[in-house]
Amino acid sequence: MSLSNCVNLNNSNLDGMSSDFLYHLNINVANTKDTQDIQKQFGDVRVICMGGTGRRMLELAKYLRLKLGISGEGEPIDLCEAGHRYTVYKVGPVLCASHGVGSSTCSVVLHELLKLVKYAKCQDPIFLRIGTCGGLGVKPGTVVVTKDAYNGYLRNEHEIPILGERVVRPASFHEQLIEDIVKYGTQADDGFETIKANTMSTDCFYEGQGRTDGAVCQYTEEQKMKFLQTAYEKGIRNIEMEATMMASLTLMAGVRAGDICVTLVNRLNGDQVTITMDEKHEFEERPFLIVGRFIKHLLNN
Ligand SMILES: O=P(O)(O)O[C@@H]1C[C@H](O)[C@@H](CO)O1
Ligand SMILES: O=c1cc[nH]c(=O)[nH]1
Repeated sequence: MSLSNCVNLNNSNLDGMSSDFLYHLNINVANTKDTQDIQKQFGDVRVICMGGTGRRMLELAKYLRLKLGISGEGEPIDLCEAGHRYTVYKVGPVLCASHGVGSSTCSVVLHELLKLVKYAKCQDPIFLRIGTCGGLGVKPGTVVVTKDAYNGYLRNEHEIPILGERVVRPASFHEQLIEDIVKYGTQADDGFETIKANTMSTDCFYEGQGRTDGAVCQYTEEQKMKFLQTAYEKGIRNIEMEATMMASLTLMAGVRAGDICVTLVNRLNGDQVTITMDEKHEFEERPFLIVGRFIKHLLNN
């Protein structure tokens, strides 16, 4: 296998480790110098899809199996069930992995998936988040493909404390990849809009996203609206909880990534997510259509 497009992680310590237990995935890389077993199981992976819930990832795995014409009987198997943290399905060259709510749970599985594709010697793997979000001035049900990710300070960067220091990293997604993905939404007649826009990503669903309906709130409705308006003026059209971390970590790891989310609520009209579970289910599948077309094209070329 050519090593030219393998993942080279930005951590020389990994080279000094003879084994690596990907603890939350419950995958043991027993010999990091000879990863034949891992390569056999995961070496063909081209795309890693991630989303908050295990159920959505199961639905996505089933959808992609049909869409990509991949054979398989019964329900896809959760490869990481024994880890009791995340669900991971494999359909042909695609992994579908859950990540929980927010950057902290998402970063844990992302670190381990990045190491997995490195050990498996996957060729130029692409990481895609397929999620839900709040919308900003767009109709609920709109799909937003993220360009630049902004944090809760409305800065286009990811901020993280490391060794007691404030570390700030860039947080943008791969421009050409985003163009490629968004066109599978804009060029189709799906009955909903797909747009490319900036995303605000926060560590808190309530106060962090300027909601007034959390357990505590120390600002007025006017202050909230002013904040949301400022976000809107920065080209932000959706709000979720993983984009800055995902953009910055994948940039550091040198892999291409994208974030494709459907809006559940227009935050300029209110805070509560009031759509029914059936509507939510239908909305959640909208990014599947776009990502499915993108992956099909990728695999056929
Ligand atoms: O992918 P999902 O729908 O889980 O992502 C959004 C952002 C947060 O993780 C969560 C908040 O409800 O939903
Ligand atoms: O408003 C919303 C809806 C979904 N996810 C979020 O993070 N915010």
